[in-house]
Amino acid sequence: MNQVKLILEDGTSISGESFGAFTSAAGEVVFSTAMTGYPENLTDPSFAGQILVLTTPMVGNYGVPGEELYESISRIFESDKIHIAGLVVNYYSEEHSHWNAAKSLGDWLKEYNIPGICGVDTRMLTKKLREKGAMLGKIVAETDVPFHDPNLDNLVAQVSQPGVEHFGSGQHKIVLVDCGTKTNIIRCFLERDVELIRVPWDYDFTTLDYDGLFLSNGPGDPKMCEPTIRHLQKALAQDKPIFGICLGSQLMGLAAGGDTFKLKYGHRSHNQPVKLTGTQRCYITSQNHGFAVDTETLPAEWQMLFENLNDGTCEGIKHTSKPFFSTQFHPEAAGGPEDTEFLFDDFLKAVVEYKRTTK
Ligand SMILES: NC(=O)CC[C@H](N)C(=O)O
Repeated sequence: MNQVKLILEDGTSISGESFGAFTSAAGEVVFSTAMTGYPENLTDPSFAGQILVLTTPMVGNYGVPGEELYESISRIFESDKIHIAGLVVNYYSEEHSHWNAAKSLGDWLKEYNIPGICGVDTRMLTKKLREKGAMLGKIVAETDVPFHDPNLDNLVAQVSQPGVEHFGSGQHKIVLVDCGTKTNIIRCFLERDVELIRVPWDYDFTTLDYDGLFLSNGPGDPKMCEPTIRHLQKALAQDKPIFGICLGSQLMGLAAGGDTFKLKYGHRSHNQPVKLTGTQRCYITSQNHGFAVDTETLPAEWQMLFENLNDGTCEGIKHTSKPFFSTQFHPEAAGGPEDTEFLFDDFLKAVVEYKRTTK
């Protein structure tokens, strides 16, 4: 195996072995403590621009599944390509065994020219990232590359699908504003009597005829999505149900007049505990975010819907009288626990109620 280095902006330099593409790449170094789910995580557009460190000690041993289509989207992956900038693991297993494995993780990374580095003490590295916060970094093969902060780019514009696309033929017309949507969100809607109209991130959806509005997850700083926030403000002046996930939740917070901030190192795992406001009920959730809504800045008619039990940060918001709500975590899971998938049903109940009272 070829030698490569992981270099952080604080001067840390860690040597390891190359797997995947033997090339250099820069990005924001973030860590995930999820123990499985690399096919889902690597194809989640929310990870665009990020070098992902996995703390689970062995990665690659169940390989990568082959592609299958469901409607016109992937049945297995969260988008049609790998979005991470690079991958950092401890032990990489080229050898793999799983009933639906079609290739090794290394071969899959090579297809998309994404570098991996293994032989890294990813738990030591994670402790460093937790102390100092997420840092810029680079995987360096033969040629050096400059550090690059992906949060200064409009990543949403890069990953949002162009054009309007319709999925399904159910009774309820839902507009999905695609800021880099995970395909499992589309799958979750299609299981629920929905006709989904996917529009690009900057599309003026307020001109469309729909029953409910959905705002997707997506990469980078939510403040980059100025046109989406502007269109959303028009939708907030109406009464049609609105549901947002992750970046979508942050956009709702901003459109409502609140603020967002960057967390020190973010939440990326499959076991984040959140408490539903007004109850003692805790849900274990799948998360992948670096920013959060600052609850203190929300106007009076908005409140925190879920609270992260690890650090008390906002995990979703809701309007006190209109059917608008959001989650900072991922009820669609993929990977991770499916315990909060019922929130799609709650949203559709609000859509049915809206239609009953207005049509
Ligand atoms: N998964 C997401 O939608 C992430 C949202 C945003 N890019 C963040 O890091 O906070």
